[in-house]
Amino acid sequence: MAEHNVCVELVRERQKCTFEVQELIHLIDGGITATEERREVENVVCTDPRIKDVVPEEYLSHKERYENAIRKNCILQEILKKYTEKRTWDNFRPSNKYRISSGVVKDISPFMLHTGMFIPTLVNQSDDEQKAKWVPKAMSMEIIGTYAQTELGHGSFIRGLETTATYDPNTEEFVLNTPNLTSYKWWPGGLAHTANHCIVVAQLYSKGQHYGVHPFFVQIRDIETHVPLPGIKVGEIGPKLGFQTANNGFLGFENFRIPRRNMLMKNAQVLKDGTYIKSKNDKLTYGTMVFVRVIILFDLAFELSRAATIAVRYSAVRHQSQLKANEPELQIIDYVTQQHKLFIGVSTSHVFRVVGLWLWNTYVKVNADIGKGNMDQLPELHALACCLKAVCSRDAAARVEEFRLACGGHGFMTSSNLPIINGIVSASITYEGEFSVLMLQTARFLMKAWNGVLARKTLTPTVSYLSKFSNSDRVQWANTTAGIISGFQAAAAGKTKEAYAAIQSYLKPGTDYEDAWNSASVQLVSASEAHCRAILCEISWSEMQRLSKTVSPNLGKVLLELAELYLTYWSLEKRGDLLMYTTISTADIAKLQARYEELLALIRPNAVGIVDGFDIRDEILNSTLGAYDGRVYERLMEEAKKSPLNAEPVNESFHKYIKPLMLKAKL
Ligand SMILES: CCCCC/C=C/C(=O)SCCNC(=O)CCNC(=O)[C@H](O)C(C)(C)COP(=O)(O)OP(=O)(O)OC[C@H]1O[C@@H](n2cnc3c(N)ncnc32)[C@H](O)[C@@H]1OP(=O)(O)O
Ligand SMILES: Cc1cc2nc3c(=O)[nH]c(=O)nc-3n(C[C@H](O)[C@H](O)[C@H](O)COP(=O)(O)OP(=O)(O)OC[C@H]3O[C@@H](n4cnc5c(N)ncnc54)[C@H](O)[C@@H]3O)c2cc1C
Repeated sequence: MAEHNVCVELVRERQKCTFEVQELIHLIDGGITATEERREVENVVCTDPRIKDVVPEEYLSHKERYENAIRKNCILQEILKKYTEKRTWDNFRPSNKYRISSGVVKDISPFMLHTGMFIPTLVNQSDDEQKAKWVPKAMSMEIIGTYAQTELGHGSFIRGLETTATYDPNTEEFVLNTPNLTSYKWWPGGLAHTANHCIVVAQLYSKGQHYGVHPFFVQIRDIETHVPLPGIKVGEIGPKLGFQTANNGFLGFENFRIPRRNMLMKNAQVLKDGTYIKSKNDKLTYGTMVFVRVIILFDLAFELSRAATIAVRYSAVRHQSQLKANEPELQIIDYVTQQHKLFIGVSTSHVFRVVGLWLWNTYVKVNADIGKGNMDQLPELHALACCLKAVCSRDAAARVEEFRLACGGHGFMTSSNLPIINGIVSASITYEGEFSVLMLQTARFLMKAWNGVLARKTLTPTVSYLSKFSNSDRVQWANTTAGIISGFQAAAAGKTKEAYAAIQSYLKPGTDYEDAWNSASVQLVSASEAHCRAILCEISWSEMQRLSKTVSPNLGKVLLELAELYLTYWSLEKRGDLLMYTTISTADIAKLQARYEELLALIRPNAVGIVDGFDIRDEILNSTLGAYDGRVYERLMEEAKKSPLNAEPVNESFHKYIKPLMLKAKL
């Protein structure tokens, strides 16, 4: 990027940096070629004049904003398609597709569910013949789809969904119905006016028997006219806290018929005569959710890196208050409280990325085994994906909010982009499995694992540490990274044991296990969180250590500082747990605090270099506060001038309302 016009603060910060920013960029991308390919596509998309907004999207009406998002995302799809045809896009990761769409519209793409869930469900849940028929059409966008599972009355409890798919052997069709108001599909992205197809998750009935929820491939609009097909009621659900351009919709069916072969039949099948062939495992129907929960970690890492880039650059540019009399006002990044707000978010982005890659590799391996008929590791994968998705989305939302607060008043401006990123990240705590619901899924796994501990069984890899801490003794504390990881494992084991004991204590004669579970559920969620934190600490530390050995010593040192900051920050946050479950002393905590402050000081000179290492173009940052050149004040003023209210010096409401009010006051 050109250095001219860059504000003096950022020039100085970049001169201070002790490592090669390009090396960090390549590490994050996964190699030089991957960086080059990503940059090439980003350059084509972001410099396309059709992508640039004359009026910022937040000033558009709800309808115009959607139409603009569709127009620009169609251009994006055209460009991406051209690149796909030109070469094999193995290096252009799905996370890059999410990233680039942020350079097209500030909010969410109406096609997000097409790429994020419709195609993955077709790929993973159709049989070979169905795949050959549907996947190429979906990939080329000849058909556009979404994933319609949630209903007005049910989201978390999938078994409670009410939409029915009843098999009619006479015509070899399923008849779809929405029996009640609460059975309307509600929320699917792109469903309202974008998609012409969707995956519908519905209760299957055949030969008078109920077989539970199954996925169906359903066309909802005419391909030529886009008019909803007879028997389909579809529309938009209205404005939300965020996701304004996601085009979330509702959908109802009235005796709507689809061919038998439109049931996705990789796992379960309905034969022509209505005979039902059971899946090897019922939970394979939930496979797309596991996939998306895994992928979400990459999206969260990216959103955190965007917010971090904005807040760190702004903090280097912004001066406020004097630390010492007669000295210039300080760059706010030099206040240690500011570093405390910023650097944990920067480090968390790296932690999510490396843990995300580890989780992805686990997913690929388990999925390959499932393909060979071995389901043994599915429960562990499900438990991992649930707690990591839940904890990481909560943490990401907290960090983005902290970044916004770190930018003071200007962080509250939509033009900073922090409020929009905030809305996007907050949504992820709810969608794809609400926080507590997913945490309790992991708790089920932990309770089974604790049963295993008591029965002296060999546990699966990610919970095997529980056996080490099964007695009541507090674990010996050591002020080292290994000691911290062991401390988190001890806390997780202690909480798992207590939650298990709490269930037992609630299990008085006449009490059902489910009621005892509900009574103990606050402790169960706490155990899940501790387990997840132990995983985040252990995996991120080992991965960052491994990566640090693959790069130059200067960059390696920075990676380790970031990873250690994460461990130290959370040790201090969770000092209460560590005091309960380890022999940590107040003197040890004081040492941790001192090390934490030392790490803030070590990271400080490289802070701008580290966020430059995320390599996020200005068009993708979309922020008055975070641009590469740091021209914050010029940009704030330029953007303010775009307000439609500034188009005329006197607004007509003055003559209509204010003036009469003033005149009346005079009388
Ligand atoms: C690209 C990004 C797009 C983002 C846009 C957003 C899209 C969406 O939000 S789509 C809709 C997503 N919806 C959800 O995520 C709903 C959340 N609810 C569930 O996943 C489930 O209903 C449940 C897991 C909360 C409960 O399912 P249920 O069938 O009631 O299961 P039980 O609690 O009775 O548990 C039975 C048994 O099954 C195991 N299990 C549950 N889910 C899975 C799974 N996905 N994979 C593997 N195994 C699973 C569960 O652990 C239980 O095991 P046992 O303890 O051994 O009995
Ligand atoms: C922005 C956005 C996009 C979405 N996109 C899609 C989409 O494309 N397709 C789609 O199908 N869906 C989509 N959804 C729906 C989403 O998956 C659901 O909102 C989510 O699964 C939660 O379900 P719910 O809204 O019914 O909440 P509820 O299940 O009603 O939960 C409400 C509260 O009850 C608590 N609760 C519920 N069950 C339990 C339990 N068993 N134990 C303890 N507490 C419980 C929860 O913790 C929560 O606090 C989207 C949602 C949002 C916000």
